[in-house]
Amino acid sequence: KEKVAITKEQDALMKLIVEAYNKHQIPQDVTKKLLQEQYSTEENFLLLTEIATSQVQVLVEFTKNIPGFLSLDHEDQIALLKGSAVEAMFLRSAQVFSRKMPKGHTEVLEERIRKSGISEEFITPLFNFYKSVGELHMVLEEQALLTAITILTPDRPYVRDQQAVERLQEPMVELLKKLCVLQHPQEPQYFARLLGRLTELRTLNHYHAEMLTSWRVNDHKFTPLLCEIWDVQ
Ligand SMILES: Cc1cccc(C)c1Nc1c(-c2c(F)cccc2F)nc2cccc(C)n12
Repeated sequence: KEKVAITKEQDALMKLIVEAYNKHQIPQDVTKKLLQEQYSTEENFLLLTEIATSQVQVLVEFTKNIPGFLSLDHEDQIALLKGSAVEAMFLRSAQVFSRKMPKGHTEVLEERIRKSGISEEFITPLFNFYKSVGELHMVLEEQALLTAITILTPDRPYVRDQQAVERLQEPMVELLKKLCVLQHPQEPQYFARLLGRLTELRTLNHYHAEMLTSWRVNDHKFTPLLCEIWDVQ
């Protein structure tokens, strides 16, 4: 059985990714509002819009700190961000939801999401995904790497130099594979389960697009950043 060991370069890469992932969190004042404001559907939607907007800001900052990302073709940088925003935000909100939140906040956030005018057909897959991510009990390194791998998906629409993206993603997949073996020695299929989450994530893009359209139809307002990242309005 070959000994699995993280090389010095891989350790350096992992530290950069985790540092970037930790550096950018949703500001406290936004999450604090979760508990204060009252529960009207409009209030809930406004709060979720604020959280979504700050999640996009966090995503952009994290992405800029992924080693090599800023040396990609600029058009491709935009294509990767727009193509992965929904998946990266589902991943991060799933982790915040199932991990970081103090007890009781999770229930409050769940309640607000359920009462924010989102159709049931989206709520079910959303919470199923949150649950399936929660059950993995990912460590921070795995969360950060999985998010970086999602962002560096070469076959997003309009990406021109896919090989350049593959060259960045490849070492991260290798590193995540080693990490999984080291962190979950008793679960050889753990790495495969993590990648399975990425497949489930792709299906959520569809639901999210539907949700955006239905919100627009009901004349919900978005922030300029949300309009820009998802080409709405
Ligand atoms: C912050 C949040 C948390 C859980 C569920 C939802 C619906 C939200 N909010 C939104 C999301 C979104 C996200 F931010 C993370 C995960 C999945 C998402 F649907 N996307 C958008 C796009 C326009 C407006 C909002 C309010 N919105």
